[in-house]
Amino acid sequence: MVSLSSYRHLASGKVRDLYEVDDETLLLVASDRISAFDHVLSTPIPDKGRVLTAMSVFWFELLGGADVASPPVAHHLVAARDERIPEEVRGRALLVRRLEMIPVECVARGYLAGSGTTDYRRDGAVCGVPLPDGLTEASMLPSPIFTPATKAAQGEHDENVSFEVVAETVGRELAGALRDQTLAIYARGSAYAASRGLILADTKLEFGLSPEGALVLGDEVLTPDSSRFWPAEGYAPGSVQPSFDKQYVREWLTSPASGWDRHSGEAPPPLPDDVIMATRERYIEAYTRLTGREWPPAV
Ligand SMILES: N#Cc1c(N)ncnc1-c1cnn(Cc2cccc(F)c2)c1
Repeated sequence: MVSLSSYRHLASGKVRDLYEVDDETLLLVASDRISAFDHVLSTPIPDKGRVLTAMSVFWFELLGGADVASPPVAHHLVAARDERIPEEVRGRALLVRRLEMIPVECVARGYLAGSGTTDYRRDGAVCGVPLPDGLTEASMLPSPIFTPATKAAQGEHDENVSFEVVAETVGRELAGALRDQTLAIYARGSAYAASRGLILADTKLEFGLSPEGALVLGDEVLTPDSSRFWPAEGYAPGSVQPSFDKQYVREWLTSPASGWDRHSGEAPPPLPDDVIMATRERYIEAYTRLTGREWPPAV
């Protein structure tokens, strides 16, 4: 039986780890760690890694299939069940094709939120894309926009950049392909999410090039960690919308009960069990609502 220590550790993000299986194959492992207010919390959320991995698999399978309006999306998923996946991470690890990753965070936004709102209030635009006057927090945009960013060091915020900067970085043709693919995936994801009563406000995708030079979707896809999902019921522009998955965590951390000041720079305190378990339920609810599948999935 293979163990994780059989594989060379390549990288770690806030909540995920990457290992080398062989020259062509990597293992993408999702932990139960959760981040909030730019901190990785000390208390894990049981099953978060498994739920978000199952969600990525759902989207890879859906996008990898043909849709009436759009061609199949080439992606890096090799297998979610395979004897090369160690028992200790089974269900929260994916075998993926090794790609030459493109150093651009490919973000699509259908609504104004987060750094989009900040940039809009300063510039009347996001990533150089001019927007109409009179928009507010959570406003729906006239049409989805491509708002790329350059990846920041861990702990720093990604920097929003214009399409021109991406074109200078990777070449105009590839920049155009990144934009088109990002917006096409957002369109399919947001239409599907809407049919399940969820608003996909925005999402961050990462792409790489295959050895043959094809553009391939990598990383995780359309998960609550890479996207903002809002419940469609109760949507009202004009204020920060409740995050589908992290609202309980954010509300407790910013309540007097936590005794924590998010502007203090100090690490947040451990979450109480009721917040941990309510958050676990929200991840499961996001999965069952989006996919229409039971949790846990049949083995
Ligand atoms: N996906 C993917 C991928 C691929 N298919 N081929 C080559 N490299 C990557 C790759 C490199 N960095 N990351 C992000 C990342 C960082 C830290 C931890 C993680 F789990 C993930 C992804």
